[in-house]
Amino acid sequence: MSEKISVLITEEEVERRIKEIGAKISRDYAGKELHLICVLKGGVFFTCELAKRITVPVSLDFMSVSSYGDDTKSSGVVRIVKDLDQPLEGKDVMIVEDIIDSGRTLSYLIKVLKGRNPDSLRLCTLLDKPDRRVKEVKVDYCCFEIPDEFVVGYGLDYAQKYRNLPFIGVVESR
Ligand SMILES: O=P(O)(O)OC[C@H]1O[C@H](OP(=O)(O)OP(=O)(O)O)[C@H](O)[C@@H]1O
Ligand code: HPA
Repeated sequence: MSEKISVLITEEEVERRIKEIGAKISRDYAGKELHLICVLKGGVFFTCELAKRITVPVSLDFMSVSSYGDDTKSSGVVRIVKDLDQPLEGKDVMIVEDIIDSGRTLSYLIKVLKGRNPDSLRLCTLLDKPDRRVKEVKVDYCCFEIPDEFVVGYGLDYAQKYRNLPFIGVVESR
C-alpha cells in the first residue's frame, strides 16, 4: 500500500538551508578539522549533503542505535547496534542526525560519546520537533523546526520506505 504524502519542505528549500548551515559550520570551525558522526540510517542523506558544504577538513564515522523493539520505543532504552570505528579522543566531533523527536536517542548518544573524551562535541540536525521533547537535548545547529507531524524523505522513513524522497513530506494517511 502506498501512502499519501504532501510536501512540507521543498527540495530547493532543504538544499538552500543545508548550504547555509554548512557555511556557518565552516566559519565556526575555521582552522580546525571536524569529525562527523552519521547516525544510521536516517542521517545518511543529510550527512552527505552537509559534508559537501563544509570547507574545513572533514572525517566521517558511522553509528547505528536502536530502541529495544517498537513497543518499548517510548521506554527510552537505546542500544548501540553498530559502534564507531574510530576513537574520539582529541577530536572536534559533531553528531549529524535527521530528526530529534522525543530526544531520547540523542540524549543517550551524547552521554555515551562525551564519555569518550572528544575535544568538543556538538549536534547538528536536519529537523527538530521541539513539541515532542521528553528529554532535553542541546541542539547546536538545526536546519528546520517542524510541527508535530510524522515526516518522511531525506533519510526519514515510514516502515522503511520514502527515505529516498528529495524533499520533506508529511504522511497524510497512515
Ligand atoms: O528523538 P527520538 O524520539 O529518539 O527520535 C529520533 C530518532 O528516531 C529516528 O531513528 P530511527 O530509530 O527511526 O532509526 P532510523 O534512522 O534507522 O530510521 C531518527 O533518525 C532519530 O535517530
Ligand atoms: O517524524 C518522523 N518520521 C520518521 N522517523 C521519525 N523518527 C522520529 N520522528 C520521526
